Amino acid sequence: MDRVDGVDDAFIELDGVEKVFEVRRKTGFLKRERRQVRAVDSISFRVERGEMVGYIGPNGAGKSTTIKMLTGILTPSAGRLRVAGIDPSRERTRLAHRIGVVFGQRTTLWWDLPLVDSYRLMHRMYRIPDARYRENLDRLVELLDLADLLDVPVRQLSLGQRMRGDIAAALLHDPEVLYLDEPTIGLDVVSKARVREFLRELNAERRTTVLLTTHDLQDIEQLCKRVMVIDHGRLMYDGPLAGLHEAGESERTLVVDLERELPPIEAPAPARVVRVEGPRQWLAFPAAESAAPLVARIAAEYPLVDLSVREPDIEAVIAKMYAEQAGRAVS
Ligand SMILES: Nc1ncnc2c1ncn2[C@@H]1O[C@H](COP(=O)(O)OP(=O)(O)OP(=O)(O)O)[C@@H](O)[C@H]1O
Repeated sequence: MDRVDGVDDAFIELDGVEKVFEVRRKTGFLKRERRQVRAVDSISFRVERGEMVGYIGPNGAGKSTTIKMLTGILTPSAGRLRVAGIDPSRERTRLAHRIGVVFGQRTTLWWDLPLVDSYRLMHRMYRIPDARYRENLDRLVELLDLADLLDVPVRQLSLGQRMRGDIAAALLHDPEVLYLDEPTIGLDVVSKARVREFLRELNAERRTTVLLTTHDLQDIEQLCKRVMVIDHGRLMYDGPLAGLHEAGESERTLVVDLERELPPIEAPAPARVVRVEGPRQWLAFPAAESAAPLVARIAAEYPLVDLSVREPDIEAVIAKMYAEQAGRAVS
């Protein structure tokens, strides 16, 4: 049953969604082999209105294919998919008025025209009422700091400026959901911070639902409470960012400064010394366990000067998850 808009808060719903591509490969002179690529393999999830969710995975995992199905560009081979109660591939045009899409690697702006002309064209294309268009444009120009760029042809904009221009273009028609595919790719630190800050404000003020695909895990750490990890077309993890550490069975590090150089500290397993540099030693221990007993023991048995605990970095956790998944796939 389709949900009535506004009654249920599930904004994006996927139920056993699959996408299989038929590919033909040349295997010899006049010989072709047909092969099926299962780009998305029975994926189910729900995203509530106003959520900001990270959708991550290695190259070729199926992220873009999912986004293309959510916009209606591709039709699922099986399963059920709804965005705002609409079946995207059946009613792509109707849905287009309710979604915004930004592809970091491509622009939707007209290359040779001044930025503002692209916006004027979108005003017409989306039939945005004049007052709403002006109000939205003013707000986006202010928030994304575009005032000095409006008359500049898009081809002359820097990557960061162009990205801000693209984000404004995707939001002029007030979409309820925004799909972002690598929005910070190639941007410098300042531009990244600006884009992230804007997305945070947009989500807080307008309750815009955001699905964010990125290889930059700092985007996820700074913006998303929830993250979904996809690999080989399958959903491997769906939950809070913090939970990824447990799923990846990651480790924290205890950095210990001793009074002098000593042999590696004898720590109770599974804690162990992973590095020694002069009087400083690094011990790895499971992230899910408290550091207190280990700290107490070292303090009692060794001449301790200082210590600190380092959280696992998310890159390491995810790299480990992918590696484990790949290991299972071959075994
Ligand atoms: N039109 C297509 N025809 C055939 N195979 C395709 C097509 N589009 C994607 N694929 C295949 O489907 C799989 C998933 O691709 P997809 O582009 O969704 O991955 P991705 O997670 O977005 O990767 P990336 O991070 O590299 O963009 C890959 O094996 C890819 O080669």
